[in-house]
Amino acid sequence: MSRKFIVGGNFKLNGSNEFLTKLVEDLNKGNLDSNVEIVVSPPFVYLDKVRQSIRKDIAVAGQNCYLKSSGAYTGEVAAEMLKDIGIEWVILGHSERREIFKETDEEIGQKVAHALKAGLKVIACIGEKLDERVNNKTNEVVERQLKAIADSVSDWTNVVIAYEPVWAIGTGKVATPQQAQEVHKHIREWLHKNVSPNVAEKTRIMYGGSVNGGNAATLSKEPDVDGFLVGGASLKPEFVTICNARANL
Ligand SMILES: O=C(CO)COP(=O)(O)O
Repeated sequence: MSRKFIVGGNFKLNGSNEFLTKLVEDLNKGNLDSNVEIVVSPPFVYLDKVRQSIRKDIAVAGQNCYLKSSGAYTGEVAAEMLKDIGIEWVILGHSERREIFKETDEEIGQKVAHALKAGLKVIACIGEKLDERVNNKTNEVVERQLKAIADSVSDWTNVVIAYEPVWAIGTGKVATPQQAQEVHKHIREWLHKNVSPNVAEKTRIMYGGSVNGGNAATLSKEPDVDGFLVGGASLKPEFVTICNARANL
């Protein structure tokens, strides 16, 4: 069975009114492969503006949300609020949330459960750090993170996994197609064994970490690479090239 290719642009803490107006204008004019699902994720304060102005075949994602619906949680945003303003997706468990903001596997699991319950689709991120890879811990780390997510999911329809090796994020050091394929295959096998063959077959696994217009096409040829989660290059015109990595336009 074929899984629909999906490309996400994670803008992280970047952008301004002026910058995002131009970026949206360019994407709206872009010649994008209609067989690819595209999701862009600006910072919270620009979500509504981007949602209102971007073409309707591009979806919009929050970069995070909290595990409660409302209450005394200063500075947080609820999944229900994202839904309320027409946002369809949320990215959860990004390594920057894990490392800088100390989010734990357990908390990420709770966020995934809450976001799905609120009706959002979730891009759930996992990935090992450099020392973990060097010490042959990649599979162990990815399995641990995946288990915390899987324990929170009963229906996988609205879940996409993003494999983002931390050593490849923002470093210019992209995983080789073989390295990406090896871990993606392992993730799929884990899902097969621990969730179900059907979920393993259907769940899309995106790769993230220094994807750019030059390396996307080769990575996209790997059988278990079902898309990309793009950071830096999603702020540049080459994002269109990445979205079209599998297309013959
Ligand atoms: O973290 C990423 C996407 O979520 C990847 O970032 P870069 O593409 O900038 O390496």
